Amino acid sequence: MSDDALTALGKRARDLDSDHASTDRRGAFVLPEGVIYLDGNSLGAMSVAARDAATDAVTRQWGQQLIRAWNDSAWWTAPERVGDRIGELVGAPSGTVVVGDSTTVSLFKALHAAARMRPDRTVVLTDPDSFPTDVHVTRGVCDQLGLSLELVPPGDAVARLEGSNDVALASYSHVDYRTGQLWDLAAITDAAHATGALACWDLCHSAGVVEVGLTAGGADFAVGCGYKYLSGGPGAPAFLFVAPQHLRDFTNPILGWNGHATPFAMTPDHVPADGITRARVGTPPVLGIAALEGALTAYDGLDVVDVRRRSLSLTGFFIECLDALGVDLPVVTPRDEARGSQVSLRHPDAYAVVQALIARGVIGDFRETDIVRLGFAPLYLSHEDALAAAVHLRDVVVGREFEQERFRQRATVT
Ligand SMILES: Cc1ncc(COP(=O)(O)O)c(C=O)c1O
Ligand SMILES: Nc1c(O)cccc1C(=O)C[C@H](N)C(=O)O
Repeated sequence: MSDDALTALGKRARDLDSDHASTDRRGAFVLPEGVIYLDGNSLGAMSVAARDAATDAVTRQWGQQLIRAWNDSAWWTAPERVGDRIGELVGAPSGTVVVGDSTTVSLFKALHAAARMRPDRTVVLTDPDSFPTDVHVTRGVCDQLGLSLELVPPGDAVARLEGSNDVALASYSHVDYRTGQLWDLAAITDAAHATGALACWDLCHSAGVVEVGLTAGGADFAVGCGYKYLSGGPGAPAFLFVAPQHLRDFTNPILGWNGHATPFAMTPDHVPADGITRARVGTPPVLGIAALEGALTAYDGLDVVDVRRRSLSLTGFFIECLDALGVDLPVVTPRDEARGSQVSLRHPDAYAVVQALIARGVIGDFRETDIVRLGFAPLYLSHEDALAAAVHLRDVVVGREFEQERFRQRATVT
């Protein structure tokens, strides 16, 4: 590429950054110098507010208020309060979202409760290429309840559902963790409902970056991570959504005292609490919830519609840069708007390519078997970052820098 063409791309990047200035929250985050962080879809970056909220929860609330903090700092009601804030980001009404357990446990609760709402049905559908925990949990629930697990890709789900009468539940990821493909939540949910089935959605890769529209799409249940785009920190609690019409019949498969109507009555019988509180189990991870609550303030004053526009612009511009720079790795992520906030590329030496990028300060990740996965967390990445990352990727590929990394032993966590 000529110097002039690169200069033109640089100008376009600055123009796009100025068009999207209203959604720039870079100043709210702490990122190391010299790093372009393209892994916010695995572990979101730390914000000043998350750090301060965690510090306050430890030093003042725990340190000084001690046990009084359950009331004085509203620890007890934090799962529902923070759930409501996430609900605003994913289009769910107040009182339908709770935070607390991991995504895996939340998914178990949702699927188990949902399957039991369709006792006359025998089949649960999920995507064979889902993030593995989703397949494992779905299989486990089917085994426990005597149901059949059918592995049907999301692209075939509507056809499988049409005219059927055996499906209890369709459980899918909104955005594919590997390819970044965005699936049509409303279309699959509608197809499930048309046959009397329910629909559960994993929003790990869409919450905070896509207009999820749980109510608008008619979703029955949903779960999602707190530590990816929402930037709640490592191991941040997940969230669980139960649509209002299902709250009354929602039977938590883990009957704990936090989901009890009167937990401090200390009675041995289990009376489920009203509303989403019945989806709680045990003592919530207060410090993690505090960090997550702080992190969510990055969305204050923002509309997810605008965040989504910025995300599409960033990923679209990155692909445009790859094309212009002649980086000819196949782009696995849809080029149209049916994508989340990542760009995944194929390379036979994908692991080595990612290591070579990391050596240059561009942090992405590798996914089996041959995927270079680059996440664009819109709140703290710019179009200038996207261009710089594309130039680094070109240099790694054209300069065959990955060859030096080829024999590197794989890290435990990739
Ligand atoms: C789609 C999806 N579901 C679930 C998880 C993880 O669940 P957990 O938070 O329980 O580790 C991930 C990532 O780890 C994911 O990408
Ligand atoms: N949860 C993770 C972890 O504890 C360690 C490393 C990575 C993760 C992830 O979240 C991976 C992520 N779900 C993915 O999409 O690949």
